[in-house]
Amino acid sequence: MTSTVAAPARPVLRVRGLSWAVGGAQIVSDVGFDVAEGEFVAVIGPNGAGKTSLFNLISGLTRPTAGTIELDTLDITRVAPHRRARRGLGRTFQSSSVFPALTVAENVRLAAAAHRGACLRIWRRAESDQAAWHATAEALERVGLAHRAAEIAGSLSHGDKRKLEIAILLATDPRIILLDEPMAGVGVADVPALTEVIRAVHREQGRTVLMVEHHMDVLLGLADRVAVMHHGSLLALDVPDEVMANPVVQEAYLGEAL
Ligand SMILES: Nc1ncnc2c1ncn2[C@@H]1O[C@H](COP(=O)(O)OP(=O)(O)OP(=O)(O)O)[C@@H](O)[C@H]1O
Repeated sequence: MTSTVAAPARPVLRVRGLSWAVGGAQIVSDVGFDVAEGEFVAVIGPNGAGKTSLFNLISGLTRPTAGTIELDTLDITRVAPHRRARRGLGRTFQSSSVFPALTVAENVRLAAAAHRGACLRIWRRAESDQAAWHATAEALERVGLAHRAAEIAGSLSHGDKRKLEIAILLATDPRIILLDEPMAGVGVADVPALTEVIRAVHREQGRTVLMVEHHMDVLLGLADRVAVMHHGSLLALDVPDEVMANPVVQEAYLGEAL
């Protein structure tokens, strides 16, 4: 792995020797990096490079076959996904996780109430949970969907569904956000607005962001550093200009536009 920038002195996220093999195939190999509080790291790489698998390992959906993950110096390698979320690690998925039959506000309010500990009779609890109402209103305002709160989520455009997914995440007040291809399926016209939402979540709210994204123009305007995955390994982690100029990275992308 090549890098010209020093690793953060006090990382909020520390990954060491992270590996994942399934059915004899090595999907993620010996990945290690640190992320500083408030940093924005974009994760790129050709199709099948292991980007989503890396996010699955960090969020706890899959257990690594080797390596460790630390959150605020606490080893969370074997901690369940919902406990990681309680500790401030939130994520979105490549495919939509919105309940289409519920309203926009109901989708966010359920996430907010669930995060605050409602598990039995979650719906009734959500109705009465003032904190959840407040978090919902704030999250919808933040992503620019407040005016559509009463609409059925299934009727939203792809771009607005992506904003809703971010609002659902914000309602749980995560400090570290993993965004898995937030622009996937979003029309060209919706990309600038969604980019601004992500920028504000990072810059104005000071949240740490890791984002898998194929749109280079989007991520280059957002990222402090860019991590390049290739065949399950971390090929490079550096400031955008260095990554773009890196011959090893260009070689990995041979045949694909960087
Ligand atoms: N559960 C699994 N079982 C077997 N192989 C898997 C599993 N999950 C992922 N893979 C394989 O691991 C490799 C990496 O997949 P992953 O989805 O992490 O890549 P990616 O970089 O996110 O790709 P893309 O950019 O296309 O989303 C692929 O070859 C994929 O087929």
